[in-house]
Amino acid sequence: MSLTIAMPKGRIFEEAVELLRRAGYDLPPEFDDSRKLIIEVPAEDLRFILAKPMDVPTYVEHGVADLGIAGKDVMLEEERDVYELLDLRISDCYLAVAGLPDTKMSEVAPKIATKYPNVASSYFREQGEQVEIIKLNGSIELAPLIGLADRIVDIVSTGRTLKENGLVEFETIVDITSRLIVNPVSYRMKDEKIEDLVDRLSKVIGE
Ligand SMILES: Nc1ncnc2c1ncn2[C@@H]1O[C@H](COP(=O)(O)OP(=O)(O)OP(=O)(O)O)[C@@H](O)[C@H]1O
Ligand SMILES: O=P(O)(O)OC[C@H]1O[C@H](OP(=O)(O)OP(=O)(O)O)[C@H](O)[C@@H]1O
Repeated sequence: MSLTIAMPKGRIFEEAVELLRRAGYDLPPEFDDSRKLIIEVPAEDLRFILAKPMDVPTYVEHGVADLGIAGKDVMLEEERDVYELLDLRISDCYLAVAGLPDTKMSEVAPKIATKYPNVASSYFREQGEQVEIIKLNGSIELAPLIGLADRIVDIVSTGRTLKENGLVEFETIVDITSRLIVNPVSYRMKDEKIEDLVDRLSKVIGE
């Protein structure tokens, strides 16, 4: 019974592949330069599927992947029925509230632009603020510049995008790293194989 792992395409991918290699998995050159969406590694009894980062927990929840690698941001936004097994301590960044400097939010239903509508709604609900969420799919920093929103909730890593667009951070919401997640049924049925992978990864995390 091989393991299927859902990998996030994009910025997490390279770091995740490096981590797996350091854990001793012999991943072929296809991982470095290929457009394939399914990569079989029979020698390791592993199969990888390459998904959009936000979709990784969906594949794992439905059990078509046993395991997956997903940012904590994605986990908080998607709230899928999966377990988090390990903090891989890669691709770290944080979610923050930002906007134009020296601006107050409108008194009535301030507008918040974000790629993370669920995280943003819960955050402002906890703050006791009633807001209108505007879902965008990228270039979030544009929203306050063009008058679409009072604030944004977005990922900050180096802070360069905020700075170059004249925006400032008001509050940090949560620190983010990538996590190893598992389908609950797979975790029961394939426990030995999964434990072995977790042990091997644990040894190299944060090295
Ligand atoms: N500077 C950053 N911006 C966005 N995500 C980051 C950053 N640094 C680390 N991450 C992590 O990477 C993940 C997003 O990866 P990536 O940007 O490749 O995917 P994406 O958001 O689906 O991008 P796109 O929609 O542009 O394809 C996030 O879930 C987060 O955990
Ligand atoms: O603090 P920084 O290092 O500048 O990183 C943060 C930026 O990176 C991400 O955008 P991305 O590059 O994924 O583009 P997008 O606007 O299409 O989401 C994120 O949404 C911020 O805009």
